[in-house]
Amino acid sequence: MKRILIIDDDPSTCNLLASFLKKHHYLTDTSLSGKEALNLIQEKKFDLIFCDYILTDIRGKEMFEKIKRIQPKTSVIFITGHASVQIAVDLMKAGAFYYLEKPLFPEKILELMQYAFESNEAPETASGNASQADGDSYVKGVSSASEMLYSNVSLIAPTNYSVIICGETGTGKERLARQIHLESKKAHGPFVAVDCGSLSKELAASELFGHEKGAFTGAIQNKTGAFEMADGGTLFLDEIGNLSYDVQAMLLRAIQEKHIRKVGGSNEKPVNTRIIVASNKNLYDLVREQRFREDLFHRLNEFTIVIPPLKERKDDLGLFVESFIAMAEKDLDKKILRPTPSCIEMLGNYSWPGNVRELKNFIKRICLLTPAGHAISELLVERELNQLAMSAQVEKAEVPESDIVTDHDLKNASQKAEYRKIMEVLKRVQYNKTKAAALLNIDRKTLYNKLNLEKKSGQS
Ligand SMILES: Nc1ncnc2c1ncn2[C@@H]1O[C@H](COP(=O)(O)OP(=O)(O)OP(=O)(O)O)[C@@H](O)[C@H]1O
Repeated sequence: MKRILIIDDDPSTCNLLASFLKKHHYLTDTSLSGKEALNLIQEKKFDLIFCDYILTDIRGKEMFEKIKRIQPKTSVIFITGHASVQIAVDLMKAGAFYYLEKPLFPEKILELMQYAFESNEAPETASGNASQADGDSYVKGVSSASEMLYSNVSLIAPTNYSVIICGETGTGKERLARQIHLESKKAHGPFVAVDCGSLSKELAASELFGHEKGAFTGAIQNKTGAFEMADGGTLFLDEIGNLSYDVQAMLLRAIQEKHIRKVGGSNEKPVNTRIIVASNKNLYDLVREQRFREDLFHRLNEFTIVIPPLKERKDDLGLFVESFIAMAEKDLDKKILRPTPSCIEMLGNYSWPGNVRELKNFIKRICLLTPAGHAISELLVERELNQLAMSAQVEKAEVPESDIVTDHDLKNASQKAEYRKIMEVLKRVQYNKTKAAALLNIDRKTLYNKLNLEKKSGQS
């Protein structure tokens, strides 16, 4: 089991983070001071360290240098308040794995941790079989679609070309962007990923280009934007189609002129940042619908890579399964015997609408349910696949448009609106009902009741 150290002089941050990580099967130690933490680091080996940048006794930069002297291979993720972003960027350049601004988001923490572990394990193979998975557990695949895709990646990675990556959700667009970065000449520089889908219209420009103190209400400190953070490395813009036309124009200018100007600032700053963007919609369709600037599209489209959905890469399933089992074995600290060929065949018969992400979560769940030293059982795989298929069916049972328009019974209308919201969230979290209930701020039982209610009224 992986051991994590949390250093923060705020006991509530320590406690919250520790209990969250424990729930995800990590061993945790906490420390309220830099000095105490350094003693712990002398005593125990940690797989990852979360460290508040502003500790009362030791400043972040000094703390980082000390940690690295004792445990050079351990990844350090700094936790910062808004004010220290610039310093945190310098820390990243010095080798810190990442920085997180408070408030902390659970999904982001888990995702970062996973990347940190993956990069630490880079010299090992995911499965112990070098021919099966690539060194850092990036699965290249053996299907003809994957071979073609990867030959393009090998061509494009060493260049400075901008790349558009298209593919359905969960096909691995961000993972591929990171791989391109790792194989590029900028691999020593930072890889900064921005989810444009979650940026508000008002703050998108400031997130990308930074802002000067006082530039707008709420701009109480200078802020470094993602473009600048990625200087010398790669900026990955996920769901680029969500940027407003105005911000698209600013982006085009920054890419063309290789200079950025902060919101509210007058100085230009040179940046040397490679751009990779992703979209799960066809960007050219968005251009035709006048939702995406044609000039920006052509500027970005120095090369386009389309990742096929998993159902079109069934020959890769075995490799993905092997890689994800190996990953789960490490996370859960147990050995699991490999699934039979008929298990793999069963997996191949499912359509995986959530693509590689759905498969990965599925294998993690199966591994958790399989006792140490046992083989993955066909019955278990069958049962869990049935559950996935059932969830997919529930999703398909959408509320007919006619119902929405003509239903003037307020109770019915609100029931249907709730149902649509629940389905939308369920889809977003890969039909994990616990997660969906948490996001919707209701308990699991209420979620089931609401689903059943709508099912019953659909039957009556
Ligand atoms: N080739 C691969 N090798 C190993 N893991 C992969 C690969 N492709 C995807 N994954 C894993 O699948 C999950 C989803 O990948 P990723 O987030 O890159 O997908 P995405 O296409 O960017 O999704 P979205 O469109 O929802 O943003 C991640 O956990 C990632 O590590």
